[in-house]
Amino acid sequence: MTRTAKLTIIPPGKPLSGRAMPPGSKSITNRALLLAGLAKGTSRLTGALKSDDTRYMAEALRAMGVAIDEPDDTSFVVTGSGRLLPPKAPLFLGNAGTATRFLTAAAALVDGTVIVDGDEHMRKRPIGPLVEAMRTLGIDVTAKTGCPPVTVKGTGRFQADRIRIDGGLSSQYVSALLMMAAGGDRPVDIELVGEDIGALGYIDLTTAAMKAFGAKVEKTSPVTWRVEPTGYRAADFIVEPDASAATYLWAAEVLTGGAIDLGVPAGAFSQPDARAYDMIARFPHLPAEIDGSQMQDAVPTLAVLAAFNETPVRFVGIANLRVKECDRIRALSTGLNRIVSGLAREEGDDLIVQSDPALVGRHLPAEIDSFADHRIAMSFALAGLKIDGITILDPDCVGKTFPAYWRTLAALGVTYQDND
Ligand SMILES: O=C(O)C1=C[C@@H](OP(=O)(O)O)[C@@H](O)[C@H](O)C1
Ligand SMILES: C=C(OP(=O)(O)O)C(=O)O
Repeated sequence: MTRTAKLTIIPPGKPLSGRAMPPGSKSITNRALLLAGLAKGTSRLTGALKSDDTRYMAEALRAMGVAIDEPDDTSFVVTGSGRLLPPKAPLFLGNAGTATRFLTAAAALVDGTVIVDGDEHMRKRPIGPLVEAMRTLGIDVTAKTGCPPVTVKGTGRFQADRIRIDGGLSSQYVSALLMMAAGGDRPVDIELVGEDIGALGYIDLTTAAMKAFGAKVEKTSPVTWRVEPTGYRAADFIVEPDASAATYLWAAEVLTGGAIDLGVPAGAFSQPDARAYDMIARFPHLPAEIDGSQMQDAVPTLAVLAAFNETPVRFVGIANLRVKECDRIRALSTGLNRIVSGLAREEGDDLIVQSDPALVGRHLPAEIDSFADHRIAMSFALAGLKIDGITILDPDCVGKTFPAYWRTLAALGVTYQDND
């Protein structure tokens, strides 16, 4: 399929109203796929996301002997043997952070060699802390550059019972170790060290999914979890809608003064980004400072919204946005300044959005580089709802987590000029 090079958004000039469902959660789908793949028996996942990131996870599991059927657009039927087999070729996981980190750890449960690799972006995303932590259990794992590719020579056995992990760069390291630990041969204590980790809520998603697949995991201190070597049990599992995807719809609603029915109340989400709802609801009176540390994937949404706020907003606690799909702090400041020079600036790892409610209704032609990052493309599309001339480069990159994004906005009344 040829990719669309650019897409210009035509401001709808009216409130966006109607029904628009976010897809299934990427984070939960990829946890459930892995745990179902590690279990013995058949698990049915419904409400799941089908996108680049979950396709990479499913393909990798298939390559390790797991049977996965896809009876419809939102279901996976996963049959595992209780053991992953060594794949014949390196696992290619694109730029899917969850799939890459979770499978690196899970590869320790395979009897044989697994090479975990990704695209040129993933090859710049750090995985050193996870690799070091796995080594302390006696696992033979190497990542020459500190980023993928990673080679794991697993045995399914551990030589120690305690891991200390610094999750400052990515909470996914901690989630990966927790999910791995239940498949080992002894109880393991996993202790967080170092700076506060981003979005602790992702750890809660992990332990909840583990329990749904029969694992025994207990929080024994504010920074320690004990995981028993229970393995996993097949289960039927409902994936909730994606809270990060919901943030674009919540923001489109407040920006245009519309009424968008997501089919699920904000309070029903268990994912960290649902916290952004209360913040978005305060628009155009967003606070002077927003701590993005516990709702990181919502920061691009909030930053673009902040451009239309009545007063400037400083985003703090977002340092690890520099090691996401792209350097999101740089991508946001670059894109906002392309719309109007001076609209944003970086101070260390903080992002300051200058805010200008008078942007509404102006003709400000700007080509926004997505940097191959779905969230940069999706958040800058919001600017195009109020400013004439916003063009998103590489709009198909939304396929990472929300392939129907442009169609979903179109169903609410947004139109585009296809520049191809
Ligand atoms: O565990 C998860 O599902 C995720 C954790 C977060 O990443 P980090 O832990 O790398 O910050 C988040 O940005 C990512 O989209 C999904
Ligand atoms: C950071 C993200 O993804 P991942 O780390 O799973 O690639 C994201 O979806 O915003």
